[in-house]
Amino acid sequence: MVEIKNLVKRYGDLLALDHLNLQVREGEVFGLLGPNGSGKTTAINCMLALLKYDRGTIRIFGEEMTPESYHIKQQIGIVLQNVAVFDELTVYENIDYFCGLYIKEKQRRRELVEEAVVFAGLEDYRKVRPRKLSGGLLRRLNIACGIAHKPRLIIMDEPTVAVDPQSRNKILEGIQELNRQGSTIIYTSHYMEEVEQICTRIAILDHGRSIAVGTKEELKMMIKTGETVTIEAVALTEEQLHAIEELPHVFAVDYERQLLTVRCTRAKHNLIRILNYLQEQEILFGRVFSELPTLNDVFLEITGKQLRD
Ligand SMILES: Nc1ncnc2c1ncn2[C@@H]1O[C@H](COP(=O)(O)OP(=O)(O)OP(=O)(O)O)[C@@H](O)[C@H]1O
Repeated sequence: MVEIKNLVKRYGDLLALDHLNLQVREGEVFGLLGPNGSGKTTAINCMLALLKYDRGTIRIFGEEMTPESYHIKQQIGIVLQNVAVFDELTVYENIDYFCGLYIKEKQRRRELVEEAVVFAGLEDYRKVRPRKLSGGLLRRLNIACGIAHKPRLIIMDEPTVAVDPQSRNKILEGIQELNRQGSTIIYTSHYMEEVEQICTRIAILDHGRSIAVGTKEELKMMIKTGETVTIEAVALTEEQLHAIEELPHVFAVDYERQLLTVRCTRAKHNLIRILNYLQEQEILFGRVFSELPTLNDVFLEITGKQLRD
């Protein structure tokens, strides 16, 4: 449905997109996950032909996307980072205005606007002007304006930034509902939990390149870490740390401020083996955690950095 090949975008000397390749299929909730500055917004703006790029091709619905591709744009719903609504219009009038850009027939438009009001949970605010809304409600209005016409493709750029947890959940559930109703969705975020929760496939971006693509399960299988064991343990010696490193399936050990972190490959009994060793050595330990890999682990193993520095 969307095909991006070798996309290059420079801002002066800065290479914001470095031969980016992406393919989004019909029916997906496709996540673009990357830290701030990795190029997510630039990629979205190029995709929408809002920004000129230096090299590469972008095809949407099988056709090349250009600033004049109005028939393609008609089928796309856009929710950008900055809220773009009219202060002089009420909540209802705003949604009606944006929906009216695509849907001319009045009865159909009335139904769609009403559905969008309910969808965004704005029933009690129909006649309120945007400046009287809280940040979360304003974001929900921004989304309602972008999706009311039920577009085939919806592109959302970090719609939950600076949003309260209640609105965030409402937004995430709403995106899944839009997908169930038939829209393909491209969703950018730097929150790995959100992307894991709603996206059916994910591309991880760093420095304007896609460094890994797949379902969350596929991405986690790409890395060595199968389990991270963290234990509060007192006064471990260098020899003991070395012995832990030598245990089967252990490939990295870190010990800082009495906190032992052991990275293991996928295997049974990793935790038990480490605890047995601590007991044998009569080492005092407190709380124990065992975690499966996260998308942050994927990012960390591929780039050597945390997703959120
Ligand atoms: N108009 C611009 N002029 C110059 N540099 C820019 C411009 N817009 C973005 N950049 C730079 O391009 C790089 C990619 O930015 P972009 O906004 O696309 O990243 P992002 O992943 O969307 O980050 P964020 O989550 O902070 O929006 C960053 O280094 C950014 O500073």
